[in-house]
Amino acid sequence: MRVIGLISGTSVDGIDAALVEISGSGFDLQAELIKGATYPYPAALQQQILGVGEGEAVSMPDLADLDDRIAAQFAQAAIAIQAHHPKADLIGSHGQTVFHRPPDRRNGLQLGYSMQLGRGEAIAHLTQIPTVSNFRAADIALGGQGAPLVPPVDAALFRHQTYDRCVQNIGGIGNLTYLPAKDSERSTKILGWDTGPGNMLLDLAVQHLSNGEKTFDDNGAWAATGTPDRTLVDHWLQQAYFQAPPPKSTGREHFGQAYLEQCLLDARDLNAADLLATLTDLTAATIAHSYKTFLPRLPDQVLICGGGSRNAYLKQRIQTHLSECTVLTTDDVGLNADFKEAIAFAVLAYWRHHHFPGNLPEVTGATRAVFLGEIYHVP
Ligand SMILES: Nc1ncnc2c1ncn2[C@@H]1O[C@H](COP(=O)(O)OP(=O)(O)OP(=O)(O)O)[C@@H](O)[C@H]1O
Ligand SMILES: CC(=O)N[C@H]1[C@@H]2OC[C@@H](O2)[C@@H](O)[C@@H]1O[C@H](C)C(=O)O
Repeated sequence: MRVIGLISGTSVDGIDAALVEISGSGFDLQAELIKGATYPYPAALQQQILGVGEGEAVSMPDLADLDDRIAAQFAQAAIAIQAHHPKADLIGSHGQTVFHRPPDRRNGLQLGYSMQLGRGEAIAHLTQIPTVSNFRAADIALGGQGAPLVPPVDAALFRHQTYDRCVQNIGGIGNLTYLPAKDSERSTKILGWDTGPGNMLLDLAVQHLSNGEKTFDDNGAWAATGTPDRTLVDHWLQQAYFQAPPPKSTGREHFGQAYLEQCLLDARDLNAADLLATLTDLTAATIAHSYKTFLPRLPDQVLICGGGSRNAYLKQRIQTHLSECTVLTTDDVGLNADFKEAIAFAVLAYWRHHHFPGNLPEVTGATRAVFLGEIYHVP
């Protein structure tokens, strides 16, 4: 079956689209990437999404308009990725997260709330391809975090016979999937959660330090000229999110502009390069801390994916913090690190289409496994 996976993540850098040929069933499946491409948002739309994501007020008519403009961009991405190919059978569209609040039972919030814009019915209408969207809602209705959803797909694509692996996505936010070896005689439980900031703080800091001239630290070259302040990183690591046990998930609400401003205050004595090195080290240290604190044992291999896999300095810092593990990218084991999440939403749509539950309750905290996503047929 030919499926298009679409996602724009918390970095809001554009829509990742993957055209994928999928066969098999359940965890026993093959997913071959035929084409992957990123379609940037128009600058004004990107700014508006970032504003809403940072908590700016928006009226209902403006929200409806934003939803449909995002859906139109997603539909265009789907149409573009399948140009020169036979028409796809199905679209799995994650949409654009603009708000994510996990359940918080101690404060009376029994159910989480997560909002992805770019409604599936509009995408089905514009592309004339059946579309699955709103993947997080069913898990949340069962008391789950609604995130991360990619771990079962990682299990299908990356579980190794003899090596314990972690797949570490580093997008705006970082999240891991722990995959014990199939032959393991010890624990066999797949685990996963959000480790904390990925590139989000780095992007915001680079924009601040370059007065808007740069949007990200290409290959970590700027940070690599500085030295991380380990005392500050250790101090930040004591924060509640990093110390809290899984299940847990987070977003721009927690690690956005306001968080950066506190970091800037704490790091006011550092020069620009040292600040970037310190923030990069924070991302690496939160990943290592999470593994050392909450996994039954460290994995043999860490497979990095997402935009952070293109940051050599960050990768080097992760290897330093996890010297016991071999740090690779998913490219090294045959799956494109830039499009893994888009591929994952194609797989989740395929599972929905074939009535296979898409969440892992041990990851999200939901009370049981459930079908993920709403199917919109061609109107
Ligand atoms: N060559 C590069 N060097 C350094 N960083 C890079 C490079 N390419 C991409 N990035 C970083 O990766 C980010 C985008 O990553 P990605 O597309 O995986 O995020 P996302 O999908 O939006 O996030 P999430 O997984 O949290 O939903 C960019 O904002 C940038 O910080
Ligand atoms: C609410 C939301 O959009 N969460 C994203 C975000 O980006 C990375 C991390 O935080 C992860 O939890 C999730 O995305 C991936 C696709 C997931 O659900 O697995």
